[in-house]
Amino acid sequence: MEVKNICCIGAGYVGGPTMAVIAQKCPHINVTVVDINEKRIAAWNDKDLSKLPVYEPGLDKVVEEARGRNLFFSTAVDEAIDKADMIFISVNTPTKTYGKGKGMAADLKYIELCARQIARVSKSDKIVVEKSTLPVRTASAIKSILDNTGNGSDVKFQILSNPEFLAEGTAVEDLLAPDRVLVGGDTSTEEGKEAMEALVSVYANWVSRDHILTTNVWSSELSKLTANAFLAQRVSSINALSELCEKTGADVNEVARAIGMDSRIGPKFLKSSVGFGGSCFQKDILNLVYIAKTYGLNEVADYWEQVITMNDHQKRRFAHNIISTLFNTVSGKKIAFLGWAFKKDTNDTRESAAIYVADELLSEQSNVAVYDPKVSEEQIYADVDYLNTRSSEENREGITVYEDAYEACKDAHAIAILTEWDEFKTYDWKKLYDQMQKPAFLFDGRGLLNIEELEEIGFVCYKIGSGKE
Ligand SMILES: NC(=O)c1ccc[n+]([C@@H]2O[C@H](COP(=O)([O-])OP(=O)(O)OC[C@H]3O[C@@H](n4cnc5c(N)ncnc54)[C@H](O)[C@@H]3O)[C@@H](O)[C@H]2O)c1
Ligand SMILES: O=c1ccn([C@@H]2O[C@H](COP(=O)(O)OP(=O)(O)O[C@H]3O[C@H](CO)[C@@H](O)[C@H](O)[C@H]3O)[C@@H](O)[C@H]2O)c(=O)[nH]1
Repeated sequence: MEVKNICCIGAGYVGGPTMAVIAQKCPHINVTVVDINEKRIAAWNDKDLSKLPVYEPGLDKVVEEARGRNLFFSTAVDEAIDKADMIFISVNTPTKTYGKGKGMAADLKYIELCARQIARVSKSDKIVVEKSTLPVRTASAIKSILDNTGNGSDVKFQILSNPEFLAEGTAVEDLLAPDRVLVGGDTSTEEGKEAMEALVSVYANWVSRDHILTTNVWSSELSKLTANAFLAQRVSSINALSELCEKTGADVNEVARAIGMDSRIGPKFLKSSVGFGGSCFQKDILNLVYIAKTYGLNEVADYWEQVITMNDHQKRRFAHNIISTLFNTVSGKKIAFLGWAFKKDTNDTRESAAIYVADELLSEQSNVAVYDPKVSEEQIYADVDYLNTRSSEENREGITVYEDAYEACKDAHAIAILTEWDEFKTYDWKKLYDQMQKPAFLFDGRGLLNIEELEEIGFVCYKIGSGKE
């Protein structure tokens, strides 16, 4: 079967970039991305490409090429479902904040709403693709909804799992040249195999077939959670050792380099930091832990939960180190944050370590001054308000957001690097130093800067994982 019309429900960080690349690479397929969020869709349609709701290097060019040709953004969800022969579900699957599984399980209400809407609207056969990250065995729930809540006609649905492995900040690069594309489906029936081949042929327009893996649905669903658990585990492992390095005089970057050259370990994902953030790692590990627990696999659950415990410790430890270094009080002191996003080259702040470090410092009555090249003031306040530690007014009193890094750092007692934005390396650090209170402290939570040069200027520096000799 040849796919002619694709609909993607959810125009977020995954749906937007993924569909833009499919549309760019497959001019013969019409791709419509729909969302209930009107503001988001309006931003995707904005003539000014700097206003796209997702900032990703290179994304503006891809959207510019395909939008209006075979890529469309719309709020007309029913219409797009009706027209499509393949529907991607790319809605959010956050951690549940209520009821059974609160704080651990994935909240599947948006997924279920999509399945019910697809069932209600569809008048012809559809291939439904799980693009969102889902607990293993969700496909059976989707299938049951699609098969049992339809409009009574004999419409047939095939469910595929096609998890997305893109990382933010490199989304376009990752989509254009993925390490692999994973397609899970019903390998036991002809219809299942046909549906898998239909999706494989979409990707085969630009990805070589030996990079497209096909598996059964459950393996595909579980592989996504497993990949994130392994990646996050590497970060927590190196972060655990960063603390030991600080005590012993070892340097975590040297240790990472030494072990990374072992081809069995490999060099990637060994950068010690203030803690991993992002919308996926924590949510997906908690989900994995929850699933293990529901099967009574308590040792498995405890094993993976430690990855989160370590990450929470790393964020807290960074904040506490600032407080203790500044003579055990930051009350009334200005602490400048360079960076708020959870990593460079994205405007996404979900679960960013900066939020938690700021929260600890605010509880110590510090004045936090934030500069981030891509994150809005509104977003920064929303992030701290979400923690519910104090009132929104108090958060606004405690945090000031700057559009200029030099202004943010002026008269500060300390600078903390929370995101590894490249531009921070190019700053005139002597100028920043001259404008600060003395002693001028610098806490590099990303191992970004040349500490020797900064110490030469006069800064008192702390670099994560760097021990005193
Ligand atoms: N962000 C990433 O880098 C990334 C990478 C791989 C996988 N994922 C997974 O992809 C999924 C989506 O993540 P995201 O970051 O794009 O989320 P997001 O919050 O940026 O986008 C989800 C969008 O879905 C829309 N939506 C929700 N319910 C809807 C409905 N019933 N009808 C129409 N629109 C609806 C929301 O309005 C929102 O705009 C999640 O499961 C996530 O775990 C994310
Ligand atoms: O060596 C490292 C690598 C990453 N990080 C941090 O880990 C977090 C996550 O980074 P990254 O994985 O690069 O970004 P995400 O966009 O969260 O991507 C992850 O989560 C996505 C959502 O599921 C997956 O698709 C990707 O494959 C997976 O890498 C960020 O805070 C990074 O700063 C480190 O501290 N040290």
